[in-house]
Amino acid sequence: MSRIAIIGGSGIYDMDGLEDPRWQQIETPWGDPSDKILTGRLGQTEMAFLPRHGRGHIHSPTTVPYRANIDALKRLGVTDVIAISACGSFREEMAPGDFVLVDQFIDRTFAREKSFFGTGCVAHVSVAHPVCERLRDAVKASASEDITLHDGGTYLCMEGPQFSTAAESKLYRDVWNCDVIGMTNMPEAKLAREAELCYAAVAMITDYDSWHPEHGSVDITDIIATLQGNADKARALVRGLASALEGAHPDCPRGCDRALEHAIMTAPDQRDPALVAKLDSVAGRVLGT
Ligand SMILES: CSC[C@H]1O[C@H](OP(=O)(O)O)[C@H](O)[C@@H]1O
Ligand SMILES: Nc1ncnc2[nH]cnc12
Repeated sequence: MSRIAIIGGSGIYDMDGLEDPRWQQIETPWGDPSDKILTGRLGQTEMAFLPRHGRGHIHSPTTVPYRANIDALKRLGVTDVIAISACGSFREEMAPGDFVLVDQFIDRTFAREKSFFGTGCVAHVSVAHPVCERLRDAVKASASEDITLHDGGTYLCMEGPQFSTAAESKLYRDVWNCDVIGMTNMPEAKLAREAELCYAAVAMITDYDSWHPEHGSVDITDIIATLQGNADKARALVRGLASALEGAHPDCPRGCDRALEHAIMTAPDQRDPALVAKLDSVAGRVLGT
């Protein structure tokens, strides 16, 4: 069966309307997730909700425990992850209040653990297409008419926590051709792929970053006001998604659920038993643990 996880970004710390709601503390070999995980059902669909920064916004983009979060979701039987995130826009037509269904990333983060694998169990998965097309289609199909949804966009993931300088903003927009900017979808998307989870990213535009001649520079007060305005739309989107993804989980046509099939390079007799043990949930399918 499918189990859908929503990772809620800035401004999204709870999920209403669940049947049998339960906040569960999940232990992982990678430490504690950002918070307890809320599980329950929307209609027939098993759901899990994780506030990325924790309730009360405890974790900065750099200190979000990305590995523990993805491991914990996998441990709960999650099959599909929808990440909802606040983002700045590099495009006039992608206005604050709009949603963007991201399909590519540029990863500019440098102070985060980016893989479950390492010395003693090396793996190389493909992230050429980091977003699951089937999930993107489901989001498109579930978006109500009051959401302006842009289909496709490149998300620049910066380290933060400071916003970009005006020069960086122009570089990302004019030279690198990025569409939106945030601080959290990497390494989250890469780790989801390593854990063989389908992943889709919904960017909620909150500002024009710092390139726009008429909008000045990004301001946190404006961001929070836009986020509050968007929360209902995000909730409606999640309800629609739950019914669109109801039922048995199909084999992923893009192979997200088989990403590790030929990815592990380390010879079985050279693998570090301690690391292999930590990988029980993420890679148990291929490691046979
Ligand atoms: C509140 S502005 C900056 C903050 O918001 C975004 O968080 P998230 O991606 O979790 O919605 C951005 O990445 C920064 O962490
Ligand atoms: N302009 C911006 N840059 C980085 N992260 C953001 N989150 C929301 N707006 C942002």
